[in-house]
Amino acid sequence: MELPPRRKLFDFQGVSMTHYFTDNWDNVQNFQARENDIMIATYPKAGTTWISYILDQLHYGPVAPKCQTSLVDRVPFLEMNIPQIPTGIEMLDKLATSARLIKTHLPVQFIPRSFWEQNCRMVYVARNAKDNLVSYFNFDPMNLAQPEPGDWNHFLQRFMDGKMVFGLWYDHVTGWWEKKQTHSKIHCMFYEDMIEDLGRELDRLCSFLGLSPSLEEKARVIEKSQFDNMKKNSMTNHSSIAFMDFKISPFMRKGKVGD
Ligand SMILES: Nc1ncnc2c1ncn2[C@@H]1O[C@H](COP(=O)(O)OS(=O)(=O)O)[C@@H](OP(=O)(O)O)[C@H]1O
Repeated sequence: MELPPRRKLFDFQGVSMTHYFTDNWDNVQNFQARENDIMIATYPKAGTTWISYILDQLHYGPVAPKCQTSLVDRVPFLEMNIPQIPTGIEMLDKLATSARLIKTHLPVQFIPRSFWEQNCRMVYVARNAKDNLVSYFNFDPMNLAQPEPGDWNHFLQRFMDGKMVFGLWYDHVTGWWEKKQTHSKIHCMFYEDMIEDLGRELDRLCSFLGLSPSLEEKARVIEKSQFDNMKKNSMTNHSSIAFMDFKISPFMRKGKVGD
């Protein structure tokens, strides 16, 4: 797949963005969420794919035929608008299910109004800034839809200045955290907690979602969501994404704390 030259960052309502995530803005803002939709919100590289797969399994169960399709199709990326592939909105419109899992990296102030009006559940995952930065630094060279990454020193400075797609890590995390204080339908999770004890975090998540899976079901979700298993699984390792160059780096890179 041939993409145009890498996009440049620009200031979009006070947040650094690229046009791949803003060109469909009116459709994104007018998106009609449904009451049972679940939003998965993260700063990029905080554990989106991991929590998406966990929710996907809890949501659709082990035998759903949909599980033969890629996770990126089952959990559409709301604001995505990359040439030659369907937009996130188009993918969402095609989903047969009535309760959708919806991925976003939008800062909280950009979330379309209908999600609040419908009182949708939202799961926000945050990751320690240093690991988030390292993961982002390794991701941008292999993701041809991202801006030119530059060297480490340049990237680090950009990260600290918030000159990253989806803006400053600190603003993103604190924005969602503050919203959670007054909004009971937001569940905040931390990547490090998931690494420490995924069973405990799964219990908390299920309690938020009002789900009570059996012990066997929980064990199955935990097993399938292990880093090595997701890396091997072509439905979860993003190997089908045409604008990612796996010769540069795998999407499922290390999955560690303190890298
Ligand atoms: N199961 C599991 N366990 C532990 N870690 C995992 C898992 N799945 C994904 N990852 C790691 O999450 C990082 C990718 O983050 P995202 O999925 O948020 O990326 S993206 O924003 O959707 O592009 C990326 O982190 P790094 O390895 O540090 O780069 C992935 O390896």
